[in-house]
Amino acid sequence: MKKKIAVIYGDGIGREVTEQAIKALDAVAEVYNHTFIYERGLLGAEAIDATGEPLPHKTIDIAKKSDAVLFGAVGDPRFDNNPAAKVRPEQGILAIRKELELYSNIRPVVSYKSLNHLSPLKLRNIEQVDFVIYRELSSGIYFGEHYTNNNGGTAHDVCTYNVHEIERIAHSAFRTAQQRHKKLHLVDKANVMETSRLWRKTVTEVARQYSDVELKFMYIDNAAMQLIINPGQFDVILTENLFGDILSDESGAITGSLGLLPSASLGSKIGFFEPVHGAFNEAAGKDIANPVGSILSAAMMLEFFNMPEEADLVKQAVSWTLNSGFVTRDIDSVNYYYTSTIGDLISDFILGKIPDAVNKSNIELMKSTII
Ligand SMILES: NC(=O)c1ccc[n+]([C@@H]2O[C@H](COP(=O)([O-])OP(=O)(O)OC[C@H]3O[C@@H](n4cnc5c(N)ncnc54)[C@H](O)[C@@H]3O)[C@@H](O)[C@H]2O)c1
Ligand SMILES: CC(C)[C@H](C(=O)O)[C@@H](O)C(=O)O
Ligand SMILES: [Mg+2]
Repeated sequence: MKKKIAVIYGDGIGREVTEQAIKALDAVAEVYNHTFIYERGLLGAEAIDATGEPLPHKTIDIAKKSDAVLFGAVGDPRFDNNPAAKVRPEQGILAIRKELELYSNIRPVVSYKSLNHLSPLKLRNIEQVDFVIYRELSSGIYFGEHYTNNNGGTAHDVCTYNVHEIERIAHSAFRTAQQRHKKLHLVDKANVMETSRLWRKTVTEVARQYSDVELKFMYIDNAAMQLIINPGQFDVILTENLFGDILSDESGAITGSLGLLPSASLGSKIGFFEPVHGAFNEAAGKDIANPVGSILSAAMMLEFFNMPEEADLVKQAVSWTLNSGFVTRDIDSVNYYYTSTIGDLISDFILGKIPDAVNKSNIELMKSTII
């Protein structure tokens, strides 16, 4: 099969983690005789530097002509430390989500048994964590009016949702729940916010079409706590844009590192695949960032291409690598490996060169590459 993939590295560690995902995709292409054609586009601070804009038209064109987009990260301390900047890297990612109508941001969270002892959370709480967050991605407070008045003394960020925006992601989340453990938590702040009450009303209506799925409501503040004390209770979490952003980073702590989490953003046509994490600028260029979130995002892209066997192979390669102790510094601060080494091991596994090729002696050899 032939697929066109727009590749947007963005900023910080975006390039180095995405390069590992491309290694995995290239290995898959070789094994299954697919052709993946990549075309690069600019977004974020790299695009501002090159063109003055966070999302140049050319990038939108490249994305729209592709079957999917593989994205790294945006963000740069030059802008983070300058709240007065009017043009910002993050505007690029928000604009492309809107442009491609990516309303459904799917963020799976799965714990790895072999890494549980390295998680900052107590072991008993993280065994068998396997849930997925459905985060609404193209509306809510992110896309409401943002302005200041009163001579800069008052700031406004307006949160708006309509029934259509809630219904379309609710249907996606319910369909997924039907294929999983048939439990769906709607996370909101309906005790305070009008938009949350609209979410409850609309999702309750949608739920009538999915009578086999158990619908529960949970307030966001409680959900933030429940994720830490009992994450195993969740199957599908459905929530609005801002709450989903926050809960998904929190979920990174459950699995052991934010660097492990992938995401797919879907809408009407083009799929957009990016790790949950950001630009982690302090690590940029050091070959120490965790590439697994990006590689698993590539696996989600393969699922989107209707290549389930290929996606499974990538996931198996990731599991083998993590279970064998090949991890980056965020997971194990004592025995850790370079970003590129993890990418090589994963693509070797896909190519069938592993585990035979990795005998004890060259594991030791690779350990000597520790920084
Ligand atoms: N989707 C995105 O592109 C995205 C997401 C979040 C933040 N950002 C941007 O990134 C910049 C930095 O933001 P931040 O520090 O709040 O968030 P971040 O996700 O970049 O990093 C937060 C922390 O998570 C850990 N981490 C993140 N990714 C990792 C990886 N691959 N491997 C190992 N550890 C990893 C690091 O400890 C890091 O300090 C900001 O400019 C922000 O706006 C972009
Ligand atoms: C960079 C930022 C705009 C973005 C968001 O808030 O959606 C990020 O945190 C994410 O989770 O993808
Ligand atoms: Mg985020």
